[in-house]
Amino acid sequence: MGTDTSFPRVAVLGAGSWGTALAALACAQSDTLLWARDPAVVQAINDTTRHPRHLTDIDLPPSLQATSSLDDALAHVCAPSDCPGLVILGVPVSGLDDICLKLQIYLQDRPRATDLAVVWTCKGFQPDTGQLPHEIASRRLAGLRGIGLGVLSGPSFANEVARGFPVALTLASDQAWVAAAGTAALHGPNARIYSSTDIIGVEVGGAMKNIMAIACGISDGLGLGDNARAALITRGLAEIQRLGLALGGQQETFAGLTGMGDLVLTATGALSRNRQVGLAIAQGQSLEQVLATGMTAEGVRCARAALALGRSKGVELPVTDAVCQVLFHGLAPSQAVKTLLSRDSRPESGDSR
Ligand SMILES: NC(=O)C1=CN([C@@H]2O[C@H](COP(=O)(O)OP(=O)(O)OC[C@H]3O[C@@H](n4cnc5c(N)ncnc54)[C@H](OP(=O)(O)O)[C@@H]3O)[C@@H](O)[C@H]2O)C=CC1
Ligand SMILES: O=C(CO)COP(=O)(O)O
Repeated sequence: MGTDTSFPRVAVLGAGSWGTALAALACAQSDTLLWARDPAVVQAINDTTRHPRHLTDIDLPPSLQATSSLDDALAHVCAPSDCPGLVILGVPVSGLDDICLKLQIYLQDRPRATDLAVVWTCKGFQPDTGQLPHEIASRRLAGLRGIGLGVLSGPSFANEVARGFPVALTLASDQAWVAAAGTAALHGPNARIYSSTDIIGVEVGGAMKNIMAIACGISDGLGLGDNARAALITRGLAEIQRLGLALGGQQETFAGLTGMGDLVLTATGALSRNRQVGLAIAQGQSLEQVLATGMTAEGVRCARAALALGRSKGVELPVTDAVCQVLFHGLAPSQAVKTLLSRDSRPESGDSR
C-alpha cells in the first residue's frame, strides 16, 4: 500500500470486475480501499487475495484491502492529506444513482479535511430517462462543497488490467484538479491516463460502443466475415459520432480512446460481454437465456434509450435500431442484416443519416 502523501487516498466503491481491477491498479501506488456491499466478497479478498465471483483466477495484490463498511471507505478518502482524495465508482449505470445518493448523504453535512474527486466508470444511458451518467451523478453531488466530478473510460478489459497488462484510459472532467487526482492515483508503469474536458463525448462513446459490439457479435456469430465486421465498426463509429455531436460531444473525442479505441476493443475482443451477447443471439439463444448467467451487458440495458435519444434529436441510428429489433422485437439476426444492407446508398461522410 502506498504511503506517499503526494498520491491521493483512493476508495473504490463497487467490487465487480471493473471496480476490483481498478482497485488493484490503484493500490500499486495509492493507499486504496475497495468497498463491496457483500461481506463474503470482502472476506475472500482480504483472506485469500482472490475475488470469489469475478476475475476468480487472478491473484489480487496482497496490499489491496477491502471493506464492507461504506463509512470506513469514505472516512479513508476524507482523512487529512496533502492532495484531494479520489472516489472511483465501480458500479453499473443501474447502481449509479443509489451509490451517489449514499455519497451525498455521507458528504453533505460532514466536515472534511480534504477535497474529493468522484469519478464514475459505468458505460451506458439510464434506460428509463436516457440520461448520461454525469447527469445522474451531478443531480446528487454537483452542489457539494469541495467535490469535483469526472468520468473514467477507455478500452479496458478488467481481466487484463487486473493482470497488470498495459492500458490507456481517459479521465474527463471540467475541473482540472479532478483529472490530476485520477492521474496521480492511476497513471504509472501499467496505465497511461489522458485527460479531457469532453464529458459528454466520452460518455456517449462508452455507452454506444456496447451496442455496436452486440451488432458485431451478431455479424460474427452469423459467420458474415471480416469485411462485414469492419463495415459495422466504421459505420458504427459514424453513428456514435452523429449521436454524440447532437448531444453536445466534441468531434475529436470520437477518434480517441473512449470512441474508436473502446469500440475496436469491444467489437473484436473475446472478453467483451456485449460482443458475447451478439454471438450467442446469432447462434440461436434467446436474450433471456443469454442474460440468465447474470452478466453485465450494458448495451442490452441501454439500446432502447439510445434509439429514443436519436429520435428525439432527429439522428438516424440504423445499427442501434437493428440491434433493438433483434433483441426486443424478435427480428431474426439474418433479417436484420438484410435490412441494414438494403438501405439506400448515400455519401460516406457529411450525411446526418
Ligand atoms: N468489466 C470491464 O471490463 C469493464 C466494465 N466497465 C463498466 O463498469 C461498469 C461495471 O461493470 P463490471 O464491474 O464489469 O460489472 P460487474 O457485474 O462485474 O459488477 C458490478 C458490481 O456493482 C455492484 N453494484 C451494483 N449496484 C450496486 C449498488 N447499488 N450499490 C453497490 N454496489 C452495486 C455489484 O455488487 P453485487 O456483486 O453485490 O451485486 C457488482 O459488484 C459497467 O458500466 C461496465 O460497462 C468499464 C470498463 C471495463
Ligand atoms: O467496457 C469494456 C471494455 O472497455 C468492457 O466491455 P464489455 O462490458 O462488453 O465486457
